Amino acid sequence: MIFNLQDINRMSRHALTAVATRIRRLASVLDRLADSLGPPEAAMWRQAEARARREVEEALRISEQRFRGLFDNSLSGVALHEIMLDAGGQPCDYRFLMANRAFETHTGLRVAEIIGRTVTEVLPGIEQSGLIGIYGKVALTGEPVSFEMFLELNRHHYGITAFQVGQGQFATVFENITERKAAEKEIRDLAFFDPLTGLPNRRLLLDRLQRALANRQRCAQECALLFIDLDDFKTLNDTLGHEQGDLLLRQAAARLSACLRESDTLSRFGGDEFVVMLENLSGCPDESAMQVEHLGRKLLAVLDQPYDLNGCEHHSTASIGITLFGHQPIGVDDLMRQADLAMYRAKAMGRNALRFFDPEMQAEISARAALEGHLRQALQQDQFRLVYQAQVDQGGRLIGAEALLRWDSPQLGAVSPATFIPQAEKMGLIVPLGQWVLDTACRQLALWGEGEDTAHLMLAVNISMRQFHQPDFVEQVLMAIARAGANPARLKLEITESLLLDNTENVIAKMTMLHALGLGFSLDDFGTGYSSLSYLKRLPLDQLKIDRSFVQDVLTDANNAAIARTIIALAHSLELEVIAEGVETGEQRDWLAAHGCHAYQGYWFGRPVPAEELIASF
Ligand SMILES: Nc1nc2c(ncn2[C@@H]2O[C@@H]3COP(=O)(O)O[C@H]4[C@@H](O)[C@H](n5cnc6c(=O)[nH]c(N)nc65)O[C@@H]4COP(=O)(O)O[C@H]3[C@H]2O)c(=O)[nH]1
Repeated sequence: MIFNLQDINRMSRHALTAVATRIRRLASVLDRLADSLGPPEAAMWRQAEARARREVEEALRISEQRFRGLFDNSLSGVALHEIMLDAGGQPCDYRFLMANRAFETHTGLRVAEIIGRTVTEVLPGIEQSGLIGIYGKVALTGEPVSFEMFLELNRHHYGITAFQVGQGQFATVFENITERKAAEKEIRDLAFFDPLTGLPNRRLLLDRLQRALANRQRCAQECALLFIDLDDFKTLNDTLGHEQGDLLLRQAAARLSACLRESDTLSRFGGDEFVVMLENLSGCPDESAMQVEHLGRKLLAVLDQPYDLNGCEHHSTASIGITLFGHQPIGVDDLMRQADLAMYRAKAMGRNALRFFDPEMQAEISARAALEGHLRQALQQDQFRLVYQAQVDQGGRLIGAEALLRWDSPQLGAVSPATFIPQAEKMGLIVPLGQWVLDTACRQLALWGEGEDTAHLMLAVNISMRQFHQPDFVEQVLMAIARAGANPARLKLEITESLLLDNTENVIAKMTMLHALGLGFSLDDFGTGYSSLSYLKRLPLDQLKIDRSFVQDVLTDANNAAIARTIIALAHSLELEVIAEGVETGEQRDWLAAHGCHAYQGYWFGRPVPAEELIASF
């Protein structure tokens, strides 16, 4: 039996050992056979036998070296075990025969100290982990297994593969995956938990709600959803700053958690909104309602306690909307709408209140859902148009216009932008809709640019927060201008103060970029929010717009008159233009003019009308 080295290389170490034994046995037979042969044949036999033996031994040495190298240098921890049997012949423990260096690194067990000892001796208490049971299955079936296990002993996670290597032996490959597990947990936490409060986020809540709804049929108990909104949180954030706002949110979250059971889900739904999902209430709806009301009042009471914000005492209250759900089929979105609407009703009741959803509110929800449905089709079906409201100077001359969106819905009739814009914003539809507005306004501007009498007109376009925060907002504006061939210096973007609350640096960067290209910015509804004056100075603004609410009773309300005067003075000192909106009477205009405001917009000068009508009327 002669093997060449290639054949031998292909053989497994195990097979080679078997071959070597057979060759040794064959050699002794040949020895005896050779004695019976003539001397030349005997010499030939012996030479061939010696050559075969050398080749096999060499191959064995190479193989041994190769496997040793693999074993010693493997980055995975490898251990070889002898399977120990109990009195009944069942595998019960595993004696360490060999272990490599990496095994020591991964497990922290010193190889020199474990060889000859069994797994249960080396790791006392390991039985509880289930590891011995899994090894037992491999020992009995010979089927390899891979699994992950957290060992309480050293609080590490391991990836383990166990497989049989021969009669009565098996090997395990260990990998310490603690870091990978920690990274996975971090990713999961980021996806499902709110980093500020550590509470489940909107996504996790909706997921749990979905599951709770799916299990409804099997469960006799009622469930409830509580929508909690902190009253006047925006004011705190704007006046005391985000840091204090964050502190309040964390304290509010801790107070809410302390009132709930582990089986309840408390989530931070967004900004200052928390949602609680209660499962397993009573089986009787009335009793459930009482239970939830009791809890809701407790939540209101704990949130009403003073907050310590870095040494400053602060008072805050909340409004809670509650909806119960039992066995009637209902979707996640509808439930959320019910709780949300009930919360708004609680706010309308004067805050620090709770309100249950009742079927009468359903009509409003249905109307909102219908609005959403129609709104989705409106853009494709070309149901929007722009109207233009005149902006005039002190002499009543037309200096520009504000583009205002109109929706003529075939089903709902004319819908006010004050109704559909917030809805479009919620649905994300504001992004394509805002783009349509920009494109249409830029085309109008390009047309005006061609006329001698209209080339000087500025066009103001409202930009919603969500639209502005699109990563490619600057490109979208520039594309709209380029597509239409409009003059960027005649386009003014109207933004509101709320835009400045989030991601301020990014907002300033975008504004600066557009401003450098010639576009103007007007701060709309000025005075209704809480703009920080330090931000105002940093923004590349051109104009402040005095909100209609101040202009309306500037002649009758001393406070509003004082605010209007202050805004005008502020604009002058910041060297900004100032325009008053909502001017409805000549007296209002005269008062504003007397106090230094020289640009106006309002029904007194003209209602929003189609572009041709606007130009014709001036
Ligand atoms: N009572 C009274 N009202 C006057 C007078 N003069 C003008 N108005 C109304 O005041 C609103 C001024 O627009 P806004 O403050 O930007 O407030 C706008 C703006 O925030 C939003 N909006 C309108 N068009 C767009 C748009 O294209 N994009 C975005 N993002 N928002 C828009 O909807 C809001 C409401 O728009 P409209 O209903 O068109 O209401 C307009 C206008 O018709 C007046 O003398 N008296």
